[in-house]
Amino acid sequence: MRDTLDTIKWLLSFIKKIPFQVLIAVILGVISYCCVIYIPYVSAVTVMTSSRISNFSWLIFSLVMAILFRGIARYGEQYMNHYIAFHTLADVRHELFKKLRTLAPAKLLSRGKGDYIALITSDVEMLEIFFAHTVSPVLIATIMGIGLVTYFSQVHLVLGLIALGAYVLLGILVPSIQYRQAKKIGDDYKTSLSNLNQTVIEMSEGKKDIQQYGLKNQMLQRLRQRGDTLNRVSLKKTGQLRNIQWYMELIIALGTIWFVLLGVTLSVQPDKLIVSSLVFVSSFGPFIPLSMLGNELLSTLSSAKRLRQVMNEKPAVNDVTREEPLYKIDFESLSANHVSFSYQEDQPVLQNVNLMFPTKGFIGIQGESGRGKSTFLYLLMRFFDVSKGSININERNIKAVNTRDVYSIEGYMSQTTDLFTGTIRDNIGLGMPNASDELIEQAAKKASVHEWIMSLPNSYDTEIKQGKRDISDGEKQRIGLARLFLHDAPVMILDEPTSHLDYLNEQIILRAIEKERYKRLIVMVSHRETSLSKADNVIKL
Ligand SMILES: Nc1ncnc2c1ncn2[C@@H]1O[C@H](COP(=O)(O)OP(=O)(O)OP(=O)(O)O)[C@@H](O)[C@H]1O
Repeated sequence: MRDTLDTIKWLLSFIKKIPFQVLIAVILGVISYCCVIYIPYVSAVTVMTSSRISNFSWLIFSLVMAILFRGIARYGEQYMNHYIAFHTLADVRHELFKKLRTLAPAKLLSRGKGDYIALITSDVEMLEIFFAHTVSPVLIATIMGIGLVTYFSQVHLVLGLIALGAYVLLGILVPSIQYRQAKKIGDDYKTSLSNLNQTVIEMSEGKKDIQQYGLKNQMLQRLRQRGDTLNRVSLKKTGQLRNIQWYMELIIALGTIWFVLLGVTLSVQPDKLIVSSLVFVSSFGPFIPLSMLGNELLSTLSSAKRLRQVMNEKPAVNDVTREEPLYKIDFESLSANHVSFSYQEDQPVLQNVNLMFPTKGFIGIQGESGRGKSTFLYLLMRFFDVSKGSININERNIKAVNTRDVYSIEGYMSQTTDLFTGTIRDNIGLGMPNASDELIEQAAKKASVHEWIMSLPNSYDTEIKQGKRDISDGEKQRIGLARLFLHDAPVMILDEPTSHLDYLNEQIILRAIEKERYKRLIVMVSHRETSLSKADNVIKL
C-alpha cells in the first residue's frame, strides 16, 4: 500500500509541473458534463412549466447551444488531457534516459534486452492512462459529485444520499474491488509480455544456432507457450472488464429505481421528482470512466512501480565532476593497489591484486575463464568501484579523478563493437562528432580499415543499418579500433578484441595495436597465445 501511494506521489510530481493545463482540462470537463445534464433538465422544466410556443423555440435554441458547448468542451478536455499526457510522458522518458545513463554500463549488464524494451516502450506508454485518463477525470468526478449531491439533497436529503451512494459505488468501490481482484493479473501480464519479447529477441539473435542444432521446434514450442501464457492472462483481463461493465449497469439501474421509488414514498413533489430523476439518470457520465479505471490503473501502477524502481536504483559508481582536472598529456601512471572486488558479497572475484603499469608499452593479461580479467578492466575504467584497495591514475585514487578525465585518459574496447545507425564516418567519429574527414581517415588507416571502406560504393558515407548483418565481425572490430584511435587516449584498454576473429583479421588488428606500443600504454586481455606473444609483458591473473 505504502509503495502504491509513493508511486502515485511520484506520478503526480510530473503533473504538478503543469497545473494550469490540468485546471483547464478540469474546467472544460465540468462544463461538458454540465451541458449533458442541462439538456434533460431544461427540457423537462420547460415542458412542465410552459405551454407557450415561444418558450419551445427558446428551448430548441438552448439545446443546440448546450450540444455545441458540450462538443467544444469535450474536445477541449480531451485535447488538454492528451497534451498533459504527452508532455508528462516526454518528461518521464527524459528522466528515464538520464537515469539509464547514470546506471550504464555496470547496472545494465544484468538486465535482459526484453526488459529494456518493455521498460522504455510499454511501461512508459502505460503511464498515459494515469496522466490522460485518471488525474483530471477524478477531479471532474469529485466536483460534479459534490454539485449533484448538493442539488439532490435540496430536493430531498434521502435522494442526495442515494446519489452519493451510487457515485461512491461507481467511482470508488467498483474500481477498488476491481483493482484488488486484478492485482496479480497486472504483474502476470507484464511478466508474460516481457518474457515473450525476450524469447523473440533470443530467437532472432540466435537464429544460426537454432538452425544448426535443430532447435526450431523446441524454440517454436517455447514461443507458443509464452504466447499462450500471455493469451491466458489477457483473457482473464478481458473477463474482468466484462464483469465491471455488469456491476456498473446494475448500480445505475438499481440506483435509478431506488431514487424514483424513494422519491414517491417520501412524497417528493411530482414535478421536482421527474426533473431530478431525469438529472440523476443523466448524471453518471463523470463516474463511469472511473469505474472502468481499476483494471487499467493496475497495469499502469505496476509499470510505474517498475519505472520508479529503476529511477531509485543507485548507480554502481557516481560520476566525479568537481575534482581538479587531469589532462591526458599529463598521464604518468596507472596502478592497482591491493585491489579486491566482488559482485555479490562473499563471492570474491578478485583478491589483493597489485599491478604497476608502465606509461608506454604493450601489457597482456591472461588467466583462466572466470578469473575476473574483464572485471579487472571494468575496474580500471571505473565502470565499478573496487571493494577494497584502489586503482590509481597519476597516483591519485580513480574515485577522485573526474569521470571525463578517466575516459579521456583511458579508451576501452571489448570483444564486439556495436555499430549505430548512421554512416561509417559517424560511427568512427562517435566520440568526436566534429572530427575532420582527415582525422577520421587517419584513424581508419591506422586501424587498417580505410581500404575496405574505400571499396564500398559510398565509402565513408555508407549507411549502416541496425540489425543488418552485412558487415563482418573483423570489419566491425576494425571500425571499433578506428574509433579508439580517433579518441587518441594515452591508455588503451582492450578486452579480447580479436576473440571472434579469424587468424588473418586477428593479425591485422594486432599489427595496428602493436605499432602503438611506443606511443601509449596498451592493456589487453586475451586467451590467445598468438595475440599475447606480441606483448612486452604478460601478467597472469
Ligand atoms: N555483472 C556481473 N554480476 C555478477 N557476476 C558477474 C558479473 N559479471 C561477471 N560476473 C562473474 O564474475 C566472475 C568473473 O567474470 P569475468 O567476466 O571478469 O571473468 P573473465 O576472466 O573475463 O572470464 P572470461 O575469460 O571467460 O571472459 C565470473 O564468475 C562471472 O560469472
